[in-house]
Amino acid sequence: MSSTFLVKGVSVLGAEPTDLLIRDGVVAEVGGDARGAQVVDAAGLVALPGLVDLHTHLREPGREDAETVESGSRAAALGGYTAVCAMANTSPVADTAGVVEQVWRLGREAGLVDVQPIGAVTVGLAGQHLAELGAMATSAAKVRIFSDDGHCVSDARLMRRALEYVKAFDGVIAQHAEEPRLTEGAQMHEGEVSARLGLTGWPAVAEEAIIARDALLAGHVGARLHVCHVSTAGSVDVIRQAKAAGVRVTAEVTPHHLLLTDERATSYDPVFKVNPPLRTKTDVAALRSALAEGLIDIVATDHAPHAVEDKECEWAYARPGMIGLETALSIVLDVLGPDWELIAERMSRTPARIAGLTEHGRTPAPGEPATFTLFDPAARWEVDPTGSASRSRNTPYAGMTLPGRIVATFLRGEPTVLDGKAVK
Ligand SMILES: NC(=O)N[C@@H](CC(=O)O)C(=O)O
Ligand SMILES: [Zn+2]
Ligand SMILES: [Zn+2]
Repeated sequence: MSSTFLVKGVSVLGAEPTDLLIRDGVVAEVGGDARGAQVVDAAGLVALPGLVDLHTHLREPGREDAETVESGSRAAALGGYTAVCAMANTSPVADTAGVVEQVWRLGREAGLVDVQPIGAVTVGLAGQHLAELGAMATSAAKVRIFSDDGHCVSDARLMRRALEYVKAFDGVIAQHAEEPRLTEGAQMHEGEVSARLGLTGWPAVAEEAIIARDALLAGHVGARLHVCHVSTAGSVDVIRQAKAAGVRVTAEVTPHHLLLTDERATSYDPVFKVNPPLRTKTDVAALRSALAEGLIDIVATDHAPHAVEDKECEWAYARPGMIGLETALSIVLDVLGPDWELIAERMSRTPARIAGLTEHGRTPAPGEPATFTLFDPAARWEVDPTGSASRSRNTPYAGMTLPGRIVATFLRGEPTVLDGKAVK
């Protein structure tokens, strides 16, 4: 049934060019029988383990006009991803076994990436009562990551109980760190630019205070904490201290926080409105070096599709968020340079480990699952929002020329992308 592929002349993570024979879902022994194989010319291409996104908004159920599990999966595969973790802020919220199983099943039906649902921490993301974490963990979706993303679990007692609960099955709480009392009415980063524009600011300390509190709680409980979309230099300092103290904390940064600053708000173009907001040059520099060093463990997209009417309006009324699955690897290449080991670590192996996705994050070699992506580092492309596989158009990179392009993606031996195009 399954097809055979011969990937010719590929450089696995920058090593000397070699051939990869793909059969029965795995990479076959070198020199194996390649008769009847479909040849993929991979001269000049780099093979990376399939990327894993720990933070994706797929919008189904509820906002299928903005994205579906299928359209988001297609955007992910085109971006080199083989697995995505779907955030719980859908409608209805993914706070029961029923909803997480629905999302998981839709992911299987689309068959383009592995869709691993994230469960909500609190019922309806309302921050009042713990959701049925155990039922979601033991469901067919086997949820291990829980998050109220979009909202902060701001009640310290609830956060403590959530950490205690997931510790029993080595789960993790992924926190959207935002002290709500410090961000009431916030429109952008609080600083020089917000003062100039007269927009209400979202101060860095609103993020840093929650990360510090949660690190102390996680250390006290002995449970795992993951910090979503870290955006400030001060957060990096807090995470450094927590890690030095032995707290089980991991952290992510988005491509947009690695590249863009709050100066973009001067355009008043709501495509640059996002949570947490774009910060300053100093923050961007601190995030880049923390990522290189490993203090920030991974890159996650926070792909946040929004319908036109929610984005193309006045800044104050626009929803926060940007799409990012198809551009993430190009932005990271631009920011980190062509260090393939580092990119594999931050975009595939470590996110796979945090999410417990053992079939992912493995370098293509004989005996390993054929779950990888082929990337052309020499290509350049112009971002065209209308060319996106996402149902939404809110990319902050429209018109920019980016380095590097995904040529093919394989999931367990089957191509999801070939010649830069989704196969279904
Ligand atoms: N990042 C955003 O600005 N928006 C996200 C929610 C979130 O990640 O906090 C969304 O769901 O649209
Ligand atoms: Zn968030
Ligand atoms: Zn998010």
